[in-house]
Amino acid sequence: MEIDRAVQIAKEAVKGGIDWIEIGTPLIKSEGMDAIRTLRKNFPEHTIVADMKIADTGSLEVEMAAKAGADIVMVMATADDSTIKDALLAAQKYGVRLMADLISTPKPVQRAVELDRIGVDIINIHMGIDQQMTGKTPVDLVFEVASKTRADIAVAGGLDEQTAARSVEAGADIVIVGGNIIRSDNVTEASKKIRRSVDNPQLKQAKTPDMDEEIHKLFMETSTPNISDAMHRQGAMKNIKPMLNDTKMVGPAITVQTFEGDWAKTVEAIDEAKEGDVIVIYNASPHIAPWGGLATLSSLNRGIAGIVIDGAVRDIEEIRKIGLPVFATSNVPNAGDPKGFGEVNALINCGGQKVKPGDYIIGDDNGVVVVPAERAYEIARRAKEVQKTEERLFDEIRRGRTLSEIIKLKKWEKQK
Ligand SMILES: O=C(CO)[C@H](O)[C@H](O)COP(=O)(O)O
Repeated sequence: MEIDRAVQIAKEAVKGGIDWIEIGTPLIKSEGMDAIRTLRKNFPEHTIVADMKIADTGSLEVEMAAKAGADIVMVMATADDSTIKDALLAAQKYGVRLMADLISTPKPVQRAVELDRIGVDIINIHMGIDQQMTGKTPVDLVFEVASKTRADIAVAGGLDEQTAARSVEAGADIVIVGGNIIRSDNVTEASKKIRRSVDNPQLKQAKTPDMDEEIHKLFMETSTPNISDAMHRQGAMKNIKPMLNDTKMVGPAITVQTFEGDWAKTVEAIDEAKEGDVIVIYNASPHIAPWGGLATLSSLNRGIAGIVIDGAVRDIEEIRKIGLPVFATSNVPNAGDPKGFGEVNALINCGGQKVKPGDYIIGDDNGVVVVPAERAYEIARRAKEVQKTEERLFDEIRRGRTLSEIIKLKKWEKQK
């Protein structure tokens, strides 16, 4: 994030009713104390939080942030007590408040009680962005920490309308929201929504989502490019194309290994699949189809989410009429015969990707990606973050700037 974009986003968030502006660690690392100076200058009346993530030299770094214009300076709760105490002395000297960040603290409640005794002003119960991607949330800790400490309690880490409200209900005094405001395509509206839920927390009844439902929902909402970006460009199947337009498919894999001219195992897999599964087939022949219209209708009736074939399909008009998502390398007229070679639910290679039963398969008009089952939740969350970042970029491009200008492409090219 560049400073000019940060100022613009903060202006839009202020319009939506936010009280405090937190300057994140990446911006401080990129721009130094000038990030704090610039935000201070642009927002003289607002409380400015500098997320310095201080780990050592507490006094010096608090002084730097305070002199640049911060009202609240963040120190790591895992820093040594000597660092915390010295940071606190500097905070008192320069008239700022010290916030201790519990991110990655092994025993957060115990440490919060210690920090409270030392005298920090605010304790921040925080799950970092990478931790959030593995399903961790700060909300469950709020009540216990709030009831055992006298310091003000802040909460941060992937908060949205629901979890912000739950945090307030559990005893939080300060709610820190990053991505769900700053990466929105309408920052003012997103801020208003958070503001409303924080002011009326009883109206937002949060239910704990089921993990599989959540994964499915996130993959349905995001695109295969979002998912591929979240996986550092891994996971995309090669040469496999959608046979329908405007198609979207998400589900866990049931795999089929079969051979050229043999469609027995592919059709048997329909009966073995569970509702919502995606049948993923390795056949490899682009000339003889192990799949066609009858198998597609049979799959639709069984509630199967879609079909992926490293190989050919036939009956393309019927498949289009049936409307079930089918992805393949080619379409041809001829089928083989049911011979019975191969296996259902073996580890297969499809479109150059290893697929095991249960891996998540996502297909849309761009193609198909596979996400290993054990990383499905993390990748779904990361894909959502990629999508949010893009929503904001789309909004800025619509306002008239070029992509290269917005992301300062030249500045961030690798230096020799
Ligand atoms: O300090 C941070 C990351 O280390 C973030 O600022 C904080 O987690 C809030 O952002 P988000 O709501 O996106 O988690």
